[in-house]
Amino acid sequence: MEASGIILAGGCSSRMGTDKSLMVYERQTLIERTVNELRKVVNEIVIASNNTSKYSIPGVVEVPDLYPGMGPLAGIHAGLKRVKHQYAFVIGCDMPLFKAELAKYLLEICPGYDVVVPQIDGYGEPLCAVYSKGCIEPIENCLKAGLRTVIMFYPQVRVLTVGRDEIERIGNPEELFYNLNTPEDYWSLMMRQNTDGSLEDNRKC
Ligand SMILES: Nc1nc2c(ncn2[C@@H]2O[C@H](COP(=O)(O)OP(=O)(O)OP(=O)(O)O)[C@@H](O)[C@H]2O)c(=O)[nH]1
Repeated sequence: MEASGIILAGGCSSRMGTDKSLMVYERQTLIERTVNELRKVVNEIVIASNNTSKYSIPGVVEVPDLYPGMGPLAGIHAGLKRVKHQYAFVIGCDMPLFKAELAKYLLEICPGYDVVVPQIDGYGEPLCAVYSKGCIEPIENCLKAGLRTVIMFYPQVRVLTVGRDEIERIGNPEELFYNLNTPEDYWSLMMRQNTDGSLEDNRKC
């Protein structure tokens, strides 16, 4: 199935104190890394940010939020309005350990649903999930009403949740959904322990 990818990159990074999308992990900025991973599974990539030419990555479209200041939900909305395919895999730009296989799997099982969202031990991952164009109107209603919690519109659409067992076939959920918010999170990423117990210093180029 042909599908699109939407990268959310319109946040303030206030807890990090520096633009998360431009932080480096394994010699790439997080935005480049996310684009390169997504390219493996989608035909089109849209970055939803507060700008239209911040990254200038070849072949990647940038769109501004149509409801500025309304958080990631506004990014999902702007992205869905812009993409050409019925389904889009949405991912935050601050999830450095996300794998294309996860997007591929969620896109494979999405027909018949409007949202396919991982739910690990009761916690949803709405910023690493598939959304259909059928979500645009319900999201717009929330944004117009000043509601910015991403999952607020879920009761109005067809939602499939994907649990830990299924996600673990792809990778460790604690890694796949690891997201950066603070300098401490970034430090943990840099000094991440390999499976053999050794420490990998990911700052080195
Ligand atoms: N397009 C868009 N993306 C957003 C917006 N707010 C957050 N995001 C993205 O959503 C993801 C999760 O963002 P958060 O960590 O919750 O917020 P943040 O603003 O980046 O960081 P803080 O200022 O520390 O809360 C990141 O990829 C952000 O870039 C927004 O208003 N518009």
